[in-house]
Amino acid sequence: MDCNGYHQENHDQNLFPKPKVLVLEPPPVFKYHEDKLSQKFHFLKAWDSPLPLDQFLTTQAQSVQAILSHGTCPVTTSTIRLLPSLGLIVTTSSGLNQIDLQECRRRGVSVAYAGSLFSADVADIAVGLLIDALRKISAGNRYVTQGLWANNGDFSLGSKLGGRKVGIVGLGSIGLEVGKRLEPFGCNILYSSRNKKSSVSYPYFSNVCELAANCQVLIICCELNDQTRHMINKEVLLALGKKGLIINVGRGAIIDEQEMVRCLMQGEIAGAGLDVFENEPRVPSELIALDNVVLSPHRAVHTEETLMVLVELVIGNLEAFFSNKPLLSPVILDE
Ligand SMILES: O=CC(=O)O
Repeated sequence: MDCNGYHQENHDQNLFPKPKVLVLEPPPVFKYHEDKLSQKFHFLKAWDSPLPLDQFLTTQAQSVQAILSHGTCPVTTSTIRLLPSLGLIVTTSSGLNQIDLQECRRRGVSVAYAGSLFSADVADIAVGLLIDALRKISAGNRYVTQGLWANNGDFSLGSKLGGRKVGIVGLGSIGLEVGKRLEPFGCNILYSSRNKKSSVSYPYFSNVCELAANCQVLIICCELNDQTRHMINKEVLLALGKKGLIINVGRGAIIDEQEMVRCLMQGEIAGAGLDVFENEPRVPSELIALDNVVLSPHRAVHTEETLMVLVELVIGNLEAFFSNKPLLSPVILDE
């Protein structure tokens, strides 16, 4: 047994109890793979306790060395401070905005994440939302299923994907996958990013408003942080213009949602395809009522196949931590 109390050939639970891992909310990997995870770890489920979270952490979680997190419930400074033995947070997300990384750095808590595991799946959904919004697939579905076609209703024309100028906001692994998919459709790709990338020849804009003014579609692929919160504001939306579409597979709060709703309702932009929202799972009722908006319940990241890889990554990271080995997908916490 090593100093983290983990025995790798731990078949006898009485002799070698399974390491405890705190879970603040049920992660999607639980829904499909809880049995597999529970064979190796003992999960302390905060949501199962009748106690308020702080009390639960103070009374039940003092010896907890690891948290399994999943992009929604924040891992705050106060949570981290209530866990004196904490050494690792494994998140099943690629985004890290829900974890107080500064406190992790200060406390020496390691973080492991999903990295670029979901990038291809997210890019597929971004392209799907774009094609749906342009060609009105969901709107057409409603038109047929509501009997309007049979009643000789009028269904307006969609717009062509080929030749469209698409601005990718954030050319990380998701943005690059989106570009790779849209090029063969004949789209002209432009982008904005923290830095110009030498690996692509797409026109670069350091200013997102200038990018918006030069394209017909904006696809938000960047991470949420203090610099990108509400980066897509009224000025950017107006620059995108009345024929412009916005697709968001990043985080809801990168767009000023209220402003976007206003622009959509007043025809200041043409439509939207959204997988993420500012206050999930709440979606503004105005968005639900609009026919030029395609909505998806923050599922761009997960397919059956990637969840199977994800569960192995989670197990691998936890096992590495409990046996003092290097993490499989560590987050580099800058100084
Ligand atoms: O949105 C989901 C993630 O960050 O993985």
